Amino acid sequence: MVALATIRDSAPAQPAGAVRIVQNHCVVLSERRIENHDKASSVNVSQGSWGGVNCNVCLADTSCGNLKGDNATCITTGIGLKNMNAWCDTTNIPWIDNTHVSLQCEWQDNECVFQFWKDYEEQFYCHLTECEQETTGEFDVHGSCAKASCGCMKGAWMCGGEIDMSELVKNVNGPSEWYCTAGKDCWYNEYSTLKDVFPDNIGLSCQVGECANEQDFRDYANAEFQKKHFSRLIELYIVLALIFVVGIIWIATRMTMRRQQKIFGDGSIRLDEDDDTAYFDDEVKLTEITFDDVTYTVGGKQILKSISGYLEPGKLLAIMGPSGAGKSSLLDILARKPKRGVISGRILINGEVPTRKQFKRISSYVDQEDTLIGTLTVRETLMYSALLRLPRTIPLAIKQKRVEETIRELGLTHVADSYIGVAGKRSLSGGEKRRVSIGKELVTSPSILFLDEPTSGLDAYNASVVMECLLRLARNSRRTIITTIHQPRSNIFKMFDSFMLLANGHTVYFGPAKAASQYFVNIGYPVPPDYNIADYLIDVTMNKPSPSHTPQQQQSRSSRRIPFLSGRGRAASSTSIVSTRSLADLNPSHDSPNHNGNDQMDDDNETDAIISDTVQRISQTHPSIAGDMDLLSDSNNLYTLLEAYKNSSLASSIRAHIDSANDTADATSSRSQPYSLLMSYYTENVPSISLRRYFHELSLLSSRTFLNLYRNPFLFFAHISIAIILGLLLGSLFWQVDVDLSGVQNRLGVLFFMCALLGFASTSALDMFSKERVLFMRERENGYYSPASYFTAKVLFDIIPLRILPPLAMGSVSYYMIGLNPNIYVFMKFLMVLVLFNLVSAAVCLCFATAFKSVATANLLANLTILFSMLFGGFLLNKDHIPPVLSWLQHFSFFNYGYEALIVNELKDITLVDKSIADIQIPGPIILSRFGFDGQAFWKDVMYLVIYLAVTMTAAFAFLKFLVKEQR
Ligand SMILES: Nc1ncnc2c1ncn2[C@@H]1O[C@H](COP(=O)(O)OP(=O)(O)OP(=O)(O)O)[C@@H](O)[C@H]1O
Repeated sequence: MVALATIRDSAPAQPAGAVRIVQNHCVVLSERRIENHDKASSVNVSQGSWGGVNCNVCLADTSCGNLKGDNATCITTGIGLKNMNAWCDTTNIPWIDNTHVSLQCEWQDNECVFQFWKDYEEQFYCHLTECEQETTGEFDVHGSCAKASCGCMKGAWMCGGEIDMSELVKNVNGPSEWYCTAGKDCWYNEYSTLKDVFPDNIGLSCQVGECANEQDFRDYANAEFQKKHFSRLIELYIVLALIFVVGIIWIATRMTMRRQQKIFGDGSIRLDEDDDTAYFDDEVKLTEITFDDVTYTVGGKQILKSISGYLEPGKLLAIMGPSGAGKSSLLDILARKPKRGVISGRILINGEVPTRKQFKRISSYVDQEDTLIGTLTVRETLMYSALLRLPRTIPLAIKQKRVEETIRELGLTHVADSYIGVAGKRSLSGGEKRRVSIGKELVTSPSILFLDEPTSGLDAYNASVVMECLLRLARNSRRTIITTIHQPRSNIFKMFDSFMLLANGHTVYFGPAKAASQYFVNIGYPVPPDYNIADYLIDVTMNKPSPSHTPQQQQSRSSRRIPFLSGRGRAASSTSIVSTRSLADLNPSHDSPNHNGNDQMDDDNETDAIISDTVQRISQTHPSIAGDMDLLSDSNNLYTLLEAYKNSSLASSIRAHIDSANDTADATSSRSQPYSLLMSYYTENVPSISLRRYFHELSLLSSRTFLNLYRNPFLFFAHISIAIILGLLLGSLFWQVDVDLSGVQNRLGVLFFMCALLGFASTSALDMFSKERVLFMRERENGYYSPASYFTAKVLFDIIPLRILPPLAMGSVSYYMIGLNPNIYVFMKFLMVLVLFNLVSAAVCLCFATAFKSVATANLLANLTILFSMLFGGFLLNKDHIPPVLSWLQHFSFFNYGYEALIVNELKDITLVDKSIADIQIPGPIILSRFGFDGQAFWKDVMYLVIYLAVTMTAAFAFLKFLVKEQR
């Protein structure tokens, strides 16, 4: 209160002479009580007198002579040069008699003192700080102070005398403002607590005066010049900043283009044979994979049951089986993909157990569906894969060479520079796309390649081409290739080295593909002539005898069913009636073909009863094999096939091979041993989180996203052109709004519409991310980049072009057409809030897009959030009307901040003039307060928008990092 004391004590700061003259009329000033006020007010101003309870309001030029020299002027308009003194009668407080307000400002310190008087006795005072004033019309002045600290005069009428406002006064902390027209018609209000007592502002009829001489005018003019000069400087800075930003964008674009040119070139890459020996000498090491007793259970259901096998380097293994057999599950597990269920078993690479990270470095996985970026060419797609996944230490030329080799290996040379093709604009065939997907993985030279149904959705020709490619890769590069396949044609089947047939999660066959046909002949399932072996085997496992499956074949199979009841089957037989009758014989199809009519039905019933009884007994006595028992009721073909395989010499030899690998692994205690890396250049110790790597990924992802945007500019132009068209439409509809009541309505309406428009347009972020979701999950899982670099690139290239430029375009086009506040700073602030608001709504949508997999759910929630935000914006519902118990909800509304900032920016300095009923002038701050807005809240709202943006962006990133993961 030191400052307050100073300004209060210096309030009647008149020189002795002046005070002396004044004292003729303000005789009891020192007692703060003017008992003879009528006398004071009837002063003859021509004598040079002073007014106001503090005797500091000059009433005429002559009053100032002694104070400021002969040519002194008494300024009575309220526009203070150095200070301002006002003494006012209140005009709208009928419930308290004879009240006055005094206001004294020192503009050099930006401080004021407000005093409230009753019967010329001071009731309470406020020390106002951070004050400023501005002229808003020829003789209108608007003053405001950001902060206030007040005190009640103890014992005064309002401070314990008749009523007690001490507590309320104590809590006053600003902001406050006043408005004066020609220094007479004024109002004052304070917004923290006094507004509750004086909701309609304190109407004032004032005497305002300030003594000034020529020097004061010169000082003022100088200060104004400085201010203007300063604002010109700011304008210059803004223009320079804009030029700088445009320049940076231009340079970045040129650099990106050059870089693209350098990276992708024109395809004429120097293929010097010796260039890469240092890097690729031992790139593909011979890799054998062994898997033993792999079991997979999910949701209480056993999907895979003790699957074992192995594959040698340079070989191609096909996993086949009917739909739901467990092919993809087995492939995922072998490829170490994250699975939801419980996995057990052992998977060895060259007799050792690699860590997941090590395994990822030597293996690659090609998904069933292609997730490619349609706007990139084949070469670019492979190049980005190489650049993102190969170590940075490998020179660019080597990476280019690797890409060219991959293109050649996969037979894609003729389409190397063709675009992958977007929906509705096809470019590559399905087979070529599939080979590009394989190529994306091959550029890293993996030793083991996993492919999930690489031929699905392809015609016979394309399927053959893809499989031939795989065979070449296995043979020429000695890669180990494991693929699932549905029902290959016989020419494709012949390409397989090894073949695994699964049914119901069991191994029906695993061994050399060439030996498969003979094996099935041996166990009584000869492939009928003219029948595709793959089709036949699937049918057999599904228990659908082929049309050519003759009774003779059945007979022959029955007679050869020698190894059938061995192992677990034998165990079952010893405890059940199954031993007295072959399980195979329970199948009606194995009975005499002469069976017919009722006999057949009786047999069926009897069979069902026996099977059911058998299953029940075996389940009770041998729970371990209970899982297999359902096979009995489905298909005894399958049961037969499983038992036949288990007891076959083939299974024994495979078992022996796997056991020897297990023994080696046990002997070397591989789990605790470091895994020997297969590719020499991967031995570099790459930290998982490195700033250099982050920027490397960011620059590549940014250039990829930029290319995508550049080549598919529809979305960008759609956003920009819609923004411009809507800007023109709004400008025409709201053309040159007035400053009357309807003008206020139009201003409120157009700003609300702009917010609503931008809010809902931001939902396009949902669709954009959902399209990329699968691509992101796969590339993340395959180690292309980290979520942080993807998120930054996404924000840079989604947010800047699509969320900043459209609101700028719409705002710039419509602003002056509508006739909003023409002040350049108000316009700049309008654009700033519009952009910030749009960024926040896009960030909110991004949050939902990353948090929810379902686009429909994300859409629904985002739209509901925008709608509810709108409700609390202040346009649909007056903020003062919100019940206190629910008022906290408005803090979650970004409309609350964005719309309020726009409205305050627009209306704060406008005076509404309405002559329809009477000549009414309502200052903007009153309109704002009537509509429930806080006239001082502009920068506070901007700050909240920035905080909102930071929080939603952080949440979106957290969702992306922790929720958007591949989980099969
Ligand atoms: N995450 C899971 N939750 C529940 N069941 C699952 C899950 N994954 C797989 N399954 C079930 O496991 C069985 C095998 O699925 P899998 O996808 O491995 O079969 P598939 O042989 O590849 O079939 P298709 O050829 O039709 O793709 C199916 O019955 C499937 O419903």
